[in-house]
Amino acid sequence: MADVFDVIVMGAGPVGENVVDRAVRGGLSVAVIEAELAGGECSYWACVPSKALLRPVDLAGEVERAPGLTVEPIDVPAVLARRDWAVNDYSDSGQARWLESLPSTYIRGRARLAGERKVDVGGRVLTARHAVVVATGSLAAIPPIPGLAEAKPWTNREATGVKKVPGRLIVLGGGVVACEMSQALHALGATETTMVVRGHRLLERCDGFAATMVADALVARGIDIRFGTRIERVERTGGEVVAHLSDGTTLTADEILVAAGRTIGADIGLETVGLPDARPIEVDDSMRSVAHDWLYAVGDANGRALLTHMGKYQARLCGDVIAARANRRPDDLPSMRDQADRYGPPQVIFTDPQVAAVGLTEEAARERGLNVRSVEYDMSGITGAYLSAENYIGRAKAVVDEDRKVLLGVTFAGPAVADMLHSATIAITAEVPLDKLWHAVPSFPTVSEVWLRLLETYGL
Ligand SMILES: Cc1cc2nc3c(=O)[nH]c(=O)nc-3n(C[C@H](O)[C@H](O)[C@H](O)COP(=O)(O)OP(=O)(O)OC[C@H]3O[C@@H](n4cnc5c(N)ncnc54)[C@H](O)[C@@H]3O)c2cc1C
Ligand SMILES: NC(=O)c1ccc[n+]([C@@H]2O[C@H](COP(=O)([O-])OP(=O)(O)OC[C@H]3O[C@@H](n4cnc5c(N)ncnc54)[C@H](O)[C@@H]3O)[C@@H](O)[C@H]2O)c1
Repeated sequence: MADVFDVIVMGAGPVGENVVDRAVRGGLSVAVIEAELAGGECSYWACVPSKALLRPVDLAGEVERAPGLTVEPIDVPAVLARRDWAVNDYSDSGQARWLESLPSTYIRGRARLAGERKVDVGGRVLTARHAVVVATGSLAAIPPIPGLAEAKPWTNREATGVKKVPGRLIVLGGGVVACEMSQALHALGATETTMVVRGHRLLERCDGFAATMVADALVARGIDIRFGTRIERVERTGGEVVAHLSDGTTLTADEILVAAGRTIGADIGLETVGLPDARPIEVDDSMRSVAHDWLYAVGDANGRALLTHMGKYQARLCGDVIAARANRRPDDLPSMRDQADRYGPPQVIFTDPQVAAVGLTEEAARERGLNVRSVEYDMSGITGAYLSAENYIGRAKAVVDEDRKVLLGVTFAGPAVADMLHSATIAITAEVPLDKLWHAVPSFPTVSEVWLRLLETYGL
């Protein structure tokens, strides 16, 4: 019975790893199967390397805004070397050791569902007593644009793993990857960077003011953004890639980066359990699939929120709930249901300016039929802000539920606002009434005095 486990986890990304950890703590035997590297896309080709590339760019912006300091040109090889350090030179030996030490059974190979409670790994069929958890993440989506696939476009993998920064870069998309990687690669040497954006704004899920601030900043740095434009055809001739645009113009570059969202659930055997291929697996708030009581999906695989921290949160509750159900313990504790998704996930976009947002945008709150009032504040007037940088540009917005007098959403856009976000996440998740929030006094002179200014603007 060596190939029978209480739980089988498909995919050892950050999310799968956390399921394993919690299920083992719950006393279950767990096998985890990984096709590439334990640690997943996040550790090697997404969050970690992108932030390693962005950090010096961000810091250079901070230094530029501090009179008395001079920015030296960025030492690109040193930045790439630090990125390689951050991704552990693309070795998962440490992660694999940790998984085995939990203990769990770590199996290298590509997993496919093979019917009820069965998972095939290269012909070896494993059986789960209690649950199969799909944590297979996502892949870059390549839109079906004539010639694009043949032109060998870059995805997040080549962009975050860059060895030689191309001088000329076309970026397809205006989402988070497009903004972050355009900023990083442009600063590291892609001096001719052009973003081709089909819509009329960047960062469609963010509040509009923050998206405008990011667009203005990217343009001010010299990035060309073509809004309302589509790439209709692509060809690669010799070393060059040529993109033919819907406005009749062409762009010629060394590389084209596709940042057009993610493909989820392709080729993992979903059809063997009656589910559609290449689609997120629909789950309930315990991460159990709505189709089968033994099948769970977490992280990008369920399509709820394509963010590492949200996936890991889902993973913790999923591992706990599976252990509770297997051991016939109560499985409905508050910590065993996803509540954060309902509030709206926190997210930081690591451009300069950074965008840090949590909860609902005003638009999303109105779509839910809530009685909403928004207040905005120009952060450049805050002592902590203007002391931190010359010509500080920053703005905050709070969305208030007028019936309950609690916050529904907060967005900060400005330099180094990332770590301010958790205060907003707590206020929203704990549903702190505004007149109670009034007594959370921010220190002087910090940028967090924006909390006081927002409440004053609201009328407190
Ligand atoms: C460029 C970029 C930057 C990002 N930056 C951030 C950020 O700063 N913050 C943030 O919160 N999110 C960020 N994200 C999103 C984040 O990377 C994902 O939400 C996160 O990786 C999801 O984790 P996961 O474990 O669900 O999937 P993944 O990290 O994709 O891991 C899934 C794992 O499953 C394995 N796998 C897939 N199929 C199989 C199979 N059939 N059998 C076995 N194993 C399989 C894969 O090899 C992989 O190791 C970024 C994304 C990109 C593209
Ligand atoms: N800092 C972070 O938290 C961070 C960083 C990077 C990525 N991520 C997450 O990873 C996920 C993937 O990021 P992403 O930027 O690829 O996706 P996205 O959904 O943020 O943006 C996709 C962009 O591509 C465009 N697009 C989609 N299909 C297209 C087509 N056929 N033709 C032209 N344009 C098209 C969209 O209009 C949009 O501008 C996101 O959910 C994001 O939140 C998070």
